[in-house]
Amino acid sequence: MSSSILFANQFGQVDKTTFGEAIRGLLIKHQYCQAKISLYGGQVLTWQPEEHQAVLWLSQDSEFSPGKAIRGGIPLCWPWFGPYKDGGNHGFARQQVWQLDSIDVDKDAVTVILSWHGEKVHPLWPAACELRQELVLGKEFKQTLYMKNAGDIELEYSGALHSYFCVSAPENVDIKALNPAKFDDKLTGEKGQTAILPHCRGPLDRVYHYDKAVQLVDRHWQRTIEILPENTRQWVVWNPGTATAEKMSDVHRGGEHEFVCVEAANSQGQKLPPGRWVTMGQTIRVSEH
Ligand SMILES: O=P(O)(O)OC[C@H]1O[C@@H](O)[C@H](O)[C@@H](O)[C@@H]1O
Repeated sequence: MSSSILFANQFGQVDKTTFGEAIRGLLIKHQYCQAKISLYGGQVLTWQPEEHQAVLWLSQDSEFSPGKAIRGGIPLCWPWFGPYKDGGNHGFARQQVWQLDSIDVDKDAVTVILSWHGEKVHPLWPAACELRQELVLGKEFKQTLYMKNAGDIELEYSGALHSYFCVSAPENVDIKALNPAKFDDKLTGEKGQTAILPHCRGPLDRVYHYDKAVQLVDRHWQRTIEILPENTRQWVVWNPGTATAEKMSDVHRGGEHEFVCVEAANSQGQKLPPGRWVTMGQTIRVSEH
């Protein structure tokens, strides 16, 4: 992995680099954090605030190759979440090459703006659309996805910020805020249930209908990851469990014991009026106790 400086000042530095054979990306070093971003997928791969261990999990067996989604970090599921007709899982945004629009480094954070636009990208979603992402990486991390319908008829999208969080083990983690919320269980097909989630060991695949902040409490690492959503209506909590993970070529052996996905999502169709920008986002904070 060779790299060269794109931007540097007294607060931090951003290098351009290559992941795998040919995936272009950014290495970020700031007084408050380190991070990696792939332009393929417009995907934040890692973010590690100073004096904390890594927050985002990235598989050691991720395939950094065009046509494949990168396993880990925060893949963007868009313009659909989950399977859609015969279009495959999670839409196409995570397999597009995004453009780097700007970098700004100040004492608090590194701000990176990425963008992508396309038309007739997929037969199931031939519309003209533009995406923009604002990534503010410092002591906390704020991600905003802007979406614009660049055509002249109303569209619907669904999507998720599919964050893979590093944990000591999923069985050591709870997300108490979700306990009273109704959820749809994607494994059993049952909808609208409530039940205590005692831990996050997989197989687990639930769509919670809850639009407020959640906290992942890792009892072993004594760490809390708080996620504050913006304009999302659901949380998806996913861990494949061992039997499924062993069939996934891009999850390294035992990797399923290292992460829990907690995804700020709009899992059901949301209006995308012509010519207007809409957003979804999240802010991630870490604390140790
Ligand atoms: O393997 P993919 O396409 O990245 O999807 C991973 C998982 O993503 C989650 O969001 C879904 O709820 C799961 O059903 C899915 O298995």
